[in-house]
Amino acid sequence: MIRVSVSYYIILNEFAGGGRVKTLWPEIRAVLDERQINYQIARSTYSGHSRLLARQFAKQHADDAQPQTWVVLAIGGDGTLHQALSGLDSAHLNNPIPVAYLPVGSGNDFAKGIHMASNWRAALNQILNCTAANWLTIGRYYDTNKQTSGVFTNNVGIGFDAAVVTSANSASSKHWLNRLGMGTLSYLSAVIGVFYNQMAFPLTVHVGQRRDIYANAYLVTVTNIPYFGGGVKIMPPASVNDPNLDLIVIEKPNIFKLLYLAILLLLGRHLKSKSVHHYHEAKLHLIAPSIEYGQVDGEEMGGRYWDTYFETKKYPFWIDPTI
Ligand SMILES: Nc1ncnc2c1ncn2[C@@H]1O[C@H](COP(=O)(O)OP(=O)(O)OP(=O)(O)O)[C@@H](O)[C@H]1O
Repeated sequence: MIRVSVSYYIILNEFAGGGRVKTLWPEIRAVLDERQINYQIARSTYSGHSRLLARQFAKQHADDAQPQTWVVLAIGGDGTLHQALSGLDSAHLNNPIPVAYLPVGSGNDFAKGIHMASNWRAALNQILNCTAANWLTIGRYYDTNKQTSGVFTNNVGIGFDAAVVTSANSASSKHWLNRLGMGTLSYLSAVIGVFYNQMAFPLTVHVGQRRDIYANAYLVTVTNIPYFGGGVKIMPPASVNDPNLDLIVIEKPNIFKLLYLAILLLLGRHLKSKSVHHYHEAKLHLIAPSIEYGQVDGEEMGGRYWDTYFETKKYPFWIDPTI
């Protein structure tokens, strides 16, 4: 067995999973101590703190000669991983610090997407027993209106899914439903509310020399993995080993079509529907001239006009899902 000695900079989001992480942390720490793992802990004390912690850590280690001495380990859900990766990437290191992620949030779509174990102890072994960084595809976006950029492991959504994320996060019931392990219910009630309020919007998809114009776009998601929204398999063929991104554009359905699409989605056959459009590209440019909600890896982006470029890059992950 090859042994590789790395130290972990743990970014702990005790609020993820509706507070489940706070309860689990003593058990996780016991495993780390029993295995004599070298680690430092930084707690996320406010929303957005994980990004700052990762960025500061990366800057402090910018001159490390050995790139794989440290691993930044995000303990939480997709949002915590998103923030840790964003902070690391924003430091622009020549030798990027590998990122790992213990999926103990509510949705954990990225973990499902890369086939990590669903049991946290087994997932932790896939990190602690990893012997080399695994370079996976991540997405990058550039918003020309705001002149800001960012990275994503999972997806960027415009319209319906983003409005659902915004609505579910602001619902007072989210916290206790999460505590009861019924986080999906908070999304379900948000889906129903958003269906009645979200309007169709015009969208231009610019790929190479081609421009496709949709007058009634409704759900627009650029995805790097099969899942979004806490386990919904929106793009079965998507893979982090593929250098391309997938774009799905769904035009506004009526209630009957929506139910039909929901059934097709459950059967994994929705990509065959005429109102579902699919692109598989390394570079995409999306333009939506109305203010639409956005979500990135389940985190709210707020409402904005969209004139946004998407592409992919590779980032080292300290996770071996084959273990
Ligand atoms: N100290 C904190 N107080 C309140 N919120 C925090 C704190 N630290 C981080 N957060 C926020 O917690 C939110 C939830 O984290 P995360 O997305 O990782 O968990 P989750 O929602 O349970 O999981 P998933 O995204 O996989 O469904 C993130 O939006 C993050 O900004």
